[in-house]
Amino acid sequence: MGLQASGDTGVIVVAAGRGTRMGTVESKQYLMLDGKPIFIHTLEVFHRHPSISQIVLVTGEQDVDRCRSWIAEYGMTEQIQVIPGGAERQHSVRQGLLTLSTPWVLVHDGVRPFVTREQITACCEAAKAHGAAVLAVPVKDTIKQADEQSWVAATLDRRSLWAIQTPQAFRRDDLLAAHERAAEEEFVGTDDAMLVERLGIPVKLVEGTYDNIKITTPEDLDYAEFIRGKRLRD
Ligand SMILES: Nc1ccn([C@@H]2O[C@H](COP(=O)(O)OP(=O)(O)OP(=O)(O)O)[C@@H](O)[C@H]2O)c(=O)n1
Ligand SMILES: C[C@](O)(CO)[C@H](O)COP(=O)(O)O
Repeated sequence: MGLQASGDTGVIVVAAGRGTRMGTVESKQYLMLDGKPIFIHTLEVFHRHPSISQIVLVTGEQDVDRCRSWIAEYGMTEQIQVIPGGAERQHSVRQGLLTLSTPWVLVHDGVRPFVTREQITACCEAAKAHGAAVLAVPVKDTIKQADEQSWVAATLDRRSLWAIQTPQAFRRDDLLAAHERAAEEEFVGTDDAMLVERLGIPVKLVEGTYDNIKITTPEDLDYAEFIRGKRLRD
């Protein structure tokens, strides 16, 4: 793959967060997993994918240079654009969107390194068939809604509940319109599908796997090492 490669799908890998919930001095996307920064593991999956023709890594302004150096160290220099992000994940995605030029766009968290080639393919195919698609897994726990005093207000029917992951795939024009609408209305969502849903565009769920974790809190690091080890053994 490369910037010049033909292909209609690009990916925005967002990695401009501070990792507050992880609580480490170094932002979590730069922590080492099996000797390699987490975000490099993530980039490598997309870099190897035959359908991905453009990759934009969105990172903190202060981290652009060192990300470029890491990318060079892992042999991906010519293929990946690195740009600064914004204050919220949504703002970082928007910056990525303004840089990507492909008609189909995937958005993926830099801290979800275990996404597979097959999952990326399934998400792209579902988006092209249905207009928009997100990877997700059925919720395994019983989920209750609570009031502000921590009393149970309702027990939700988990047969209709899915935990949403990335990648999420859209027509670039739809996602851009969704971000513009959200900015006008000062709406901030926790994923991109939410913004597209607000335009009335249906979003298809693509069943993924529970190990496509987002590394968020310290215990996720141990689980990530376990998943990595298992992948290497299998
Ligand atoms: N302004 C932001 C905030 C988040 N992200 C990215 O969005 C992904 C998912 O976000 P999350 O796990 O919430 O990361 P952080 O914002 O870094 O974590 P926290 O909320 O704990 O601070 C991460 O890859 C993160 O780097 C981003 O690009 N720009
Ligand atoms: C996009 C996402 O990863 C889907 O699970 C998630 O919503 C990001 O949310 P966070 O609040 O940044 O963890």
